[in-house]
Amino acid sequence: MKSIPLPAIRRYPLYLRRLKSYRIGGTMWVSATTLADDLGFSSILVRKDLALTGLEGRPKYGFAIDPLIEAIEECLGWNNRTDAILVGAGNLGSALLGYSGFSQYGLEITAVFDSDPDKRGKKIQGKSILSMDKLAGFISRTHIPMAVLTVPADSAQRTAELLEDAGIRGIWNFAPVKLKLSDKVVVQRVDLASSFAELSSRLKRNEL
Ligand SMILES: NC(=O)c1ccc[n+]([C@@H]2O[C@H](COP(=O)([O-])OP(=O)(O)OC[C@H]3O[C@@H](n4cnc5c(N)ncnc54)[C@H](O)[C@@H]3O)[C@@H](O)[C@H]2O)c1
Repeated sequence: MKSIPLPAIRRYPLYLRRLKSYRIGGTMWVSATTLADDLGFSSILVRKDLALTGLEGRPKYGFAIDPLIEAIEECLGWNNRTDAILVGAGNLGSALLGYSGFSQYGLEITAVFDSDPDKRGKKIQGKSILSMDKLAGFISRTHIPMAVLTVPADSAQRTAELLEDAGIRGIWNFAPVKLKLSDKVVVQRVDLASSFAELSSRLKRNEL
């Protein structure tokens, strides 16, 4: 499969959400133009993105929705389950654990770790909070590939190094820190502040 550019990868979840809502409404086929109009994209862009999945549309019909959903999920790796641990069972960690939608993306948080002794053994969403001294053993026993990192900024680098040493290969980093790790670990940072900054500046421009 061709490597898919990041901007297209970022649009794929939007296509998926829309395609699934068409499917719920009983629609079986969709054209790139309809999808583009509904999402406010140009139809050329959507056509190019969909072509990257390897599927071809049928003249006059467009794309059959089920195979298109499958093809996009395959490109995103969402058709396979990815197990992850969560480290940092505070406000954000608990909110993420409470979100049931991750399973749609194949993401399953199977264990939760926190350094606070008062939290040890307590449950969030049915999962017991484990102490950090159990972390390395758990990762090496389960070969779990991914960690969701929701610890405070000042512990993020140290915790990420622990995760790398234990064998974690991907970190979804919510802490506002640029982690320095070897290139064996893929890190994706999530930053609500940047997203909000973009909204504020667009709002400001709109008001001028
Ligand atoms: N990405 C975003 O847009 C975004 C949004 C909100 C918060 N955050 C960040 O997420 C992180 C968590 O925020 P919060 O409000 O949930 O904080 P919080 O204080 O409620 O929770 C942090 C948890 O991490 C635990 N912890 C601290 N040090 C640890 C360590 N070394 N190992 C394991 N566990 C440890 C604490 O015991 C606590 O339970 C912060 O870094 C915050 O800046 C990011």
